[in-house]
Amino acid sequence: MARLLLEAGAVQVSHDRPFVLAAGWASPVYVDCRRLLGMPHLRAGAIALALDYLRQRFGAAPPFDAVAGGETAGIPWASWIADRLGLPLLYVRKRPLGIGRHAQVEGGAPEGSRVLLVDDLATDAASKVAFAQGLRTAGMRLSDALVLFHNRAFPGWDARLEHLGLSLHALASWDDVLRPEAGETLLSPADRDVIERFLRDPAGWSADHGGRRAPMTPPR
Ligand SMILES: O=P(O)(O)OC[C@H]1O[C@H](OP(=O)(O)OP(=O)(O)O)[C@H](O)[C@@H]1O
Ligand SMILES: O=C(O)c1cc(=O)[nH]c(=O)[nH]1
Repeated sequence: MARLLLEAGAVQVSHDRPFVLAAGWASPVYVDCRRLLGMPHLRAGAIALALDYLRQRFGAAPPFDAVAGGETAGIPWASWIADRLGLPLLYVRKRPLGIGRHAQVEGGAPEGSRVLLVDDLATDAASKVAFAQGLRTAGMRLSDALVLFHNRAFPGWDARLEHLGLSLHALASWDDVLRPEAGETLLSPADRDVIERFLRDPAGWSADHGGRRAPMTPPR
């Protein structure tokens, strides 16, 4: 998976202005999994890896009745995975729509369905809290989530997932991206150096560059 992300140019390093992430962390690197959407051969590789992972982890018939995509970037991946597994598809908004049915969850699956939540990425899992609450409020059973990439750099994600009772499965993380086999020539030495220096103290890097210093507490 790391190689696919590198080939897609999804690992984007800024040498001047930091990226600000959804939870308010500042980071010199942004993993834009959305790049894969426009590259059919790479995205097919990512879908195949997701299906292989699910089969290896859960067996030939993964124990889910439906697949739910997290708004926005999780929805295409959930769609392809649901299609390949022959399962119903749902999608879950970050918050209820506020008009019409005020729905947060859309699509079809009976109440009590065991749902696999799919998103492109996780950082500190704050979005997963919103998605999990939405799905559970809609009567779905949720214990597992799958992402293409987990940016485990910042503190707080593990406590948040434990609080939520959610197992997060990731196809890649920083160790995989930095491993030479992922594609030594696909990451310039300068970019690699920026990422390695950032990973020594991500929260400190964030605080020094105008971002959050510590995770949100209590976990939510
Ligand atoms: O909060 P976490 O669980 O750690 O995950 C990080 C979230 O950030 C991105 O979404 P973002 O809201 O930036 O954009 P999107 O609407 O394109 O999905 C990504 O798709 C994850 O949903
Ligand atoms: O946490 C985020 O907002 C985030 C981080 C990242 O590397 N990529 C992304 O799409 N979102």
